[in-house]
Amino acid sequence: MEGGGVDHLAEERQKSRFDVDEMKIVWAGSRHAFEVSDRVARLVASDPAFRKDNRNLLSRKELFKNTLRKAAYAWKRIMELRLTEEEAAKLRFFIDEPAYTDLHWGMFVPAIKGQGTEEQQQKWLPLAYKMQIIGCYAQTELGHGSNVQGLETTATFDPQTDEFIINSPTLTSSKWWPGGLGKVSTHAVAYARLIVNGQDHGVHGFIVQLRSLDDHMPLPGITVGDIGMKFGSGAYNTMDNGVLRFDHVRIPRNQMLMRVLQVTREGKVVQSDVPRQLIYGTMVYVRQTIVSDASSALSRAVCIATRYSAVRRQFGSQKGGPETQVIDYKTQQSRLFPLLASAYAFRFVGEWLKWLYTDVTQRLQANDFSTLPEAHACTAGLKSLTTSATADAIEECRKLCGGHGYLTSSGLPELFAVYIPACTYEGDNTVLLLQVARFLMKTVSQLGSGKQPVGSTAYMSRAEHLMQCRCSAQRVEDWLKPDVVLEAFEARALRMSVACAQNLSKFSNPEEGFAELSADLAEAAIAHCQLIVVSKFVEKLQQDIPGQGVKQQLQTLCFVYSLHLLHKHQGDFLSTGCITPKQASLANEQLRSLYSQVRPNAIALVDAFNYTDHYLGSVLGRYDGNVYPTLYEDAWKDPLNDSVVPDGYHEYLRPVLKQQLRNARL
Ligand SMILES: CC/C=C\C/C=C\C/C=C\C/C=C\C/C=C\C/C=C\C=C\C(=O)SCCNC(=O)CCNC(=O)[C@H](O)C(C)(C)COP(=O)(O)OP(=O)(O)OC[C@H]1O[C@@H](n2cnc3c(N)ncnc32)[C@H](O)[C@@H]1OP(=O)(O)O
Ligand SMILES: Cc1cc2nc3c(=O)[nH]c(=O)nc-3n(C[C@H](O)[C@H](O)[C@H](O)COP(=O)(O)OP(=O)(O)OC[C@H]3O[C@@H](n4cnc5c(N)ncnc54)[C@H](O)[C@@H]3O)c2cc1C
Repeated sequence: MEGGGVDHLAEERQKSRFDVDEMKIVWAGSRHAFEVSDRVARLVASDPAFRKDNRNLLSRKELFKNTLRKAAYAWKRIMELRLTEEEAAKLRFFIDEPAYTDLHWGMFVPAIKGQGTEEQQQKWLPLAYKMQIIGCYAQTELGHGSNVQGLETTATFDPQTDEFIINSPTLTSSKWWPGGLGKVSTHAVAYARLIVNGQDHGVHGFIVQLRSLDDHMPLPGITVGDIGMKFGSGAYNTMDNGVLRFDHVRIPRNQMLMRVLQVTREGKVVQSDVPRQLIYGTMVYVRQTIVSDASSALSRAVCIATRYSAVRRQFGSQKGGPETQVIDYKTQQSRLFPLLASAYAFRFVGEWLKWLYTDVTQRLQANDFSTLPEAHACTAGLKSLTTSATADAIEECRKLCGGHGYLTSSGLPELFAVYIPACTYEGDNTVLLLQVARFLMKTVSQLGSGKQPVGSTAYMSRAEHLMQCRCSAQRVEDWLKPDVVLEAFEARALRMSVACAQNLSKFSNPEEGFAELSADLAEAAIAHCQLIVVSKFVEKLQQDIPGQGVKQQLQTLCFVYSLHLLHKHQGDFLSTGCITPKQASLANEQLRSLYSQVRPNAIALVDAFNYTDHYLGSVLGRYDGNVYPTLYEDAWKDPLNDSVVPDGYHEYLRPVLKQQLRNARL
């Protein structure tokens, strides 16, 4: 994407055998999406106000103030340039700094939209859209995060005054973690147990004002602050994750979000037709966006590692010629290319999940709740699968870059520190896999009952065949047949689920059985989710994809993704009898040959992400590959090099040296 200067990767770019510009459009999702993304990326990269190369050097206070400045400036630009919602979202993406606005737009607004009545939406959304109020999502407490039903904050209805009294009865009921809460939010959607006439009606959302709109001071009864520094310097410390306590704070009755359940003026509790689970709807929405974010974070790390692997040379010089590019080592390829393929795979499954979410939202509006369990299982499972894989992949990319990957200027340490909490927030990844497993066990228990499995479990309707089929691969080329690959993944996923169901049936208490078998259940859930990713990649290839060689590259990546999973999890495939050891070995042979096909296209495949050097934020991942001079110059910019002799020399270094001198003379 960058222009000018010597291109050290030019030769690599000439090797590619496909139309990179068309691939950029496939990656972006459409020509329109590409144009928006490209324009906004350049806008951010060219504006010095969005500089980010100094954030590791700032103290927490400076860092946070700097984030406030950037967010305010971004909002000003959004207004001045009259950016659309899509453009504004891209602007926040390319600014590349976690901020309170993520939670305001990403959770506070969606919570009101999803759980508020029409009237409540009309009242609160215009204020939020104009940022006249700033909100956060205050669910997690010091004592409970995963177990939402275990939350302790109470919202007790007072019929005398027509108000709810929001209270934190214990230390562990303190809200703990919400982003944007610590120092910024004026309002929260706070989750609390609804108590009416002494009866507990479970957890619901309430809009609570936290701070004065005049002087930003906390309102009476509110104790609020930041929970402290998090992993890494810079990184997620731009966010004010907060603590919040309520001391009998009164809010009007109409500030309970009442789409799912209403409390009348008389204190009557009325359940609407909408299922209770809709209270968890904001999490479904965010989990869906996290899957697309995974492909962004992963592609970024892979772009850095791939470009650097083409620049870096070690060993293998022939007759004084250049040494071998490390990207040509088969071990480097077998570690790097599956990650490149995963970035594309997660992109396409993210697109599909977005479609699924839009579809379920439209159905919910028409009071059709039938696909909600499927949407929950898919978003929970894919969030878990893609974030775990991406967190591991960023660390792998750091190792692929050798020593220089450990430098902050590689961009990888900060990316890792920012990304890893994705395995925890919006649902701990293991807890989410167990939700998928429950869904799978329910589906398996209904097989043979006449109820046909649909959606992501439709393959289970062919249970009779999948439980006994034998893989037909006999030659290396057979592993390039989508049907052969898909059937192996379907059979493995089904057989693992059925084995769990059979083991569960041996327990008289199903909950006890579920707890005992939970590790196996989580593995069955992973197998099911991997099947979804593989099948959505295969489906993508059935579309009309223009551009010379583009489809062929995607086919290669699809098989790299599938066969590397098959190789990594061959224990599952073999123990369930889905493939034989000979077939596993043929698949691995095919995988090796696919790596050779990816090799000449690797640089172009990461160029297709269309990342600016500003967004990548990496000396190793520079578009022009001019790594060494930049690393060298950057080192001298470190504040430690401001003086030749370090501060502290006279107090702490010189006396030691002098002491040694005296000791030596003795
Ligand atoms: C260098 C780089 C710099 C900068 C980079 C820039 C940007 C950063 C990049 C990326 C950032 C991107 C995004 C950031 C986004 C987010 C981060 C910020 C905020 C995070 C926020 C949060 O974490 S909010 C809190 C989230 N909390 C959770 O997820 C809690 C998890 N727990 C639960 O969801 C539930 O309690 C449970 C599902 C585990 C259990 O529910 P419970 O009711 O107790 O029990 P069950 O009996 O199991 O379930 C009952 C039935 O309900 C069904 N169910 C459960 N959940 C749902 C649901 N969500 N939807 C629908 N249905 C659901 C369940 O299946 C059961 O159904 P049955 O039919 O079986 O009865
Ligand atoms: C950076 C960040 C931002 C966040 N932002 C917000 C926010 O804006 N708003 C908000 O409300 N919350 C937020 N959170 C909180 C987050 O949603 C919770 O931390 C998350 O849901 C995990 O819950 P927990 O901390 O209670 O983990 P725990 O449930 O205590 O997990 C601890 C361990 O126990 C295991 N475990 C727990 N239950 C089970 C089980 N049933 N079976 C097997 N194993 C289990 C887990 O796998 C994990 O290994 C944020 C968290 C982070 C890190």
